[in-house]
Amino acid sequence: MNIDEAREKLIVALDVESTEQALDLVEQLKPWAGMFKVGMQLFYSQGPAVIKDICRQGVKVFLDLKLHDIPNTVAQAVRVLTRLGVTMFNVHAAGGRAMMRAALESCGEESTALGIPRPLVVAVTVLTSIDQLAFNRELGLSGPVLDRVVAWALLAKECGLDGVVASAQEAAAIRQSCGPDFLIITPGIRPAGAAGGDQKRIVTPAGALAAGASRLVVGRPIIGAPEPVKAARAILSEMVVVVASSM
Ligand SMILES: O=C(O)c1cc(=O)[nH]c(=O)n1[C@@H]1O[C@H](COP(=O)(O)O)[C@@H](O)[C@H]1O
Repeated sequence: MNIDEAREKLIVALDVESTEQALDLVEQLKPWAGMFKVGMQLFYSQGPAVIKDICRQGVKVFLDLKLHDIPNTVAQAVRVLTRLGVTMFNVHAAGGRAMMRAALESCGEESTALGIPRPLVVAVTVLTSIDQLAFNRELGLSGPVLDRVVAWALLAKECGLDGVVASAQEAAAIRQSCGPDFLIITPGIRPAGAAGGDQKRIVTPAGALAAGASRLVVGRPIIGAPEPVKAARAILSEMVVVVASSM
């Protein structure tokens, strides 16, 4: 794998409040990232216009709103979001089979009507900020986190979704259960020694790739660094070395 292939796998989370900040990061980082993630903070503050502004920079957008509601509500929201021209968006696996199917069907119909490619649809599984203890004691869910993540990944696959969002700690098991073409998007990425913050199920960039992650989502280790470009390039270097040595 060369640097371009590693770059394609890096998704930078634009967790900022203003369009100006987001566009500044896109401008700096577009040679070093394959996609940019717009999450709740930026979307709720700037609205759909920010997606168009970012797409105008010629980059791909992952819209991360973690849709989770009754099937009809999600389907109608997806219909509107599909018009924004994003490359990928997420729904929550906990919404269940009917909700995931409705989301996929709705974005398929809308993109066909518009004559645009269908956005990739991925399901969020267990948030990377939840550790085993919280999973069992706070959420009251039994068994290992890993089992729930793999079960939701299989459900998402059965519904026809393109992949899941999970910690890279579960990537190898998901890859084994869901096959080579299923997208595994992994946040909770931290270079060795970086502050974990609220993330609990953490993996290094190298570890995530070695486990079979398709794409790595990185926010604060890049956008919070004194020199975001330098931080992104350091992560890419780590990705290239590991994959090259495992080939
Ligand atoms: O769906 C997501 O992108 C997501 C799912 C998850 O389980 N954990 C998670 O951290 N994320 C997002 O990934 C990004 C991680 O950011 P950092 O922790 O700053 O690298 C944030 O924008 C989160 O909203």
